Amino acid sequence: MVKQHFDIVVIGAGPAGIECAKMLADNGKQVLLIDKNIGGSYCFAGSVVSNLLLHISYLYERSVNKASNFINVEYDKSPSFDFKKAKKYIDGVTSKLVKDFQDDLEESGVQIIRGTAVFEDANTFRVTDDKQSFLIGFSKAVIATGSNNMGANVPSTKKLLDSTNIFELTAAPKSVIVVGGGFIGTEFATFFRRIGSTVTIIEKTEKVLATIDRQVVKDYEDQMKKNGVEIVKGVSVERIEKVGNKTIVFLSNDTKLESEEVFLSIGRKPNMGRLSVDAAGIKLCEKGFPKLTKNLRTTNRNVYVVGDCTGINMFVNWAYMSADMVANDILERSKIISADYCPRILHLDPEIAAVGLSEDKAKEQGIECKVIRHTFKNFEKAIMSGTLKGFIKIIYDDSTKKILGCHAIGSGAADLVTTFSMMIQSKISLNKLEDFVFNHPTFSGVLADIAGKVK
Ligand SMILES: Cc1cc2nc3c(=O)[nH]c(=O)nc-3n(C[C@H](O)[C@H](O)[C@H](O)COP(=O)(O)OP(=O)(O)OC[C@H]3O[C@@H](n4cnc5c(N)ncnc54)[C@H](O)[C@@H]3O)c2cc1C
Ligand SMILES: NC(=O)c1ccc[n+]([C@@H]2O[C@H](COP(=O)([O-])OP(=O)(O)OC[C@H]3O[C@@H](n4cnc5c(N)ncnc54)[C@H](O)[C@@H]3O)[C@@H](O)[C@H]2O)c1
Repeated sequence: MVKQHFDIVVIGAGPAGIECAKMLADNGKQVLLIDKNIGGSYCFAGSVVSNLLLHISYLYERSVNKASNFINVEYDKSPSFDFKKAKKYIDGVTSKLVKDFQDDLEESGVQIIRGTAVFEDANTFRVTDDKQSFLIGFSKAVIATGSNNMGANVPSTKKLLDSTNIFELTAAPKSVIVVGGGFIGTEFATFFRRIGSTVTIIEKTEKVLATIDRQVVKDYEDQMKKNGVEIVKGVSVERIEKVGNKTIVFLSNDTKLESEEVFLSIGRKPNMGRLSVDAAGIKLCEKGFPKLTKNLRTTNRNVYVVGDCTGINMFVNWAYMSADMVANDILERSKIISADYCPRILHLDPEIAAVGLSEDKAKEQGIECKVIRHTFKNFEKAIMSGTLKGFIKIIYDDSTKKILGCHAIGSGAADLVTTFSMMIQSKISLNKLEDFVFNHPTFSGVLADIAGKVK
């Protein structure tokens, strides 16, 4: 028997589920949110953990290398990275974020059940909490169950590291092999290098960071090489074995490598498998992604999907954008936002950011595009900050001057890309750049120089 019925039931309390639940409750709907914890993998194993590790490893490296010429530092013992202290610091930040989420949900009047849900039928969930299992009915449901890593694709007799178990480490490993040169792989390679590990990235394709412009990636690879990180491309990891104290990584070219630890980051897939979606008439495609309409409705018209588990994009900005789209659709206020507008940022050495198409992708799509590549070399803010390396590349339609993409590497890359992201979304063409005034001295001041290059 159904215990209670709600207008809307949202499954999963990461940023996508929380945003959607809040918006709907703020607009008068009776909303139930179900998850074991508030905050999602976002808080406990995703963006928050990864960006905080990058931040503190940056501070660690700078202090160990006595990075400033203006500070005298003397150590009586050689410094080491302390995982326990790092975890304590990160837990502090996470608790604050979770508390803010909880307060916001309470203020909006969203009801919460701490548990997990699976579909019982097309309008009902079976919910299991600490004590019992019961049925909850819904008029509309939103799946916001996030994603998990594809670890099972690489057989291993050794427990591999990933973003969920990183704090089981007690000290920086001497050597780490990072399997997969995507977003997570390059970020954790940066983290391990900064805390003193010898790092090798193994990437099965011929290019790391598949969606980032080729020239930006080349610059990144050159920099990583200088930093002592080896990147092996065009070979995949087939299996991993623990032999005594060693870990052996077997590669597709019949060679093997050895390291103390292995970090696995070979992609993520939507958390749909354990929801019994069949019972609700929700169809998945071959890769396990839900079949969706452009307003993110599933094959069950009363059930929507938001965030990572759409399989369309796996970024925090997409979690919020997709939640906004779905909440508006449920409120009968159509709002379709293109996922192509999501800017991306990677806090690597150096920083990388991008929005829209790369030059290769634009050409693949048969677009007659032009490219402006502008280096930071003679740029005042870069000279003042001592960060002369880096460039920005703008890809635009030759006939309309419509901006197709912007990819940048170096300090300030994210802020520069944000400007172009706003121009793309507002459909402002590149030749309008000369009408804007920029602050001085800032990294975005470089845009004034770029304006002069538009032909
Ligand atoms: C290591 C790492 C670093 C990242 N760094 C960045 C970054 O720098 N920038 C960026 O934009 N993105 C980053 N991401 C991606 C970002 O974290 C995700 O895009 C974001 O968390 C997705 O939010 P979500 O709400 O869709 O899912 P999640 O945050 O994963 O939340 C999903 C929730 O659903 C719950 N759930 C699952 N199944 C059920 C069920 N049956 N019943 C009830 N609840 C359920 C889970 O417990 C979880 O709490 C990173 C991801 C990883 C793994
Ligand atoms: N800064 C950010 O915005 C950020 C940071 C981290 C994660 N994320 C999100 O999380 C998603 C998942 O990240 P990810 O790095 O796991 O996936 P990814 O798709 O970005 O990269 C996975 C890489 O692993 C490679 N690979 C797959 N199997 C392999 C094998 N057997 N051997 C060697 N290489 C192999 C793939 O070719 C690919 O390059 C990203 O796509 C992104 O959306 C975003």
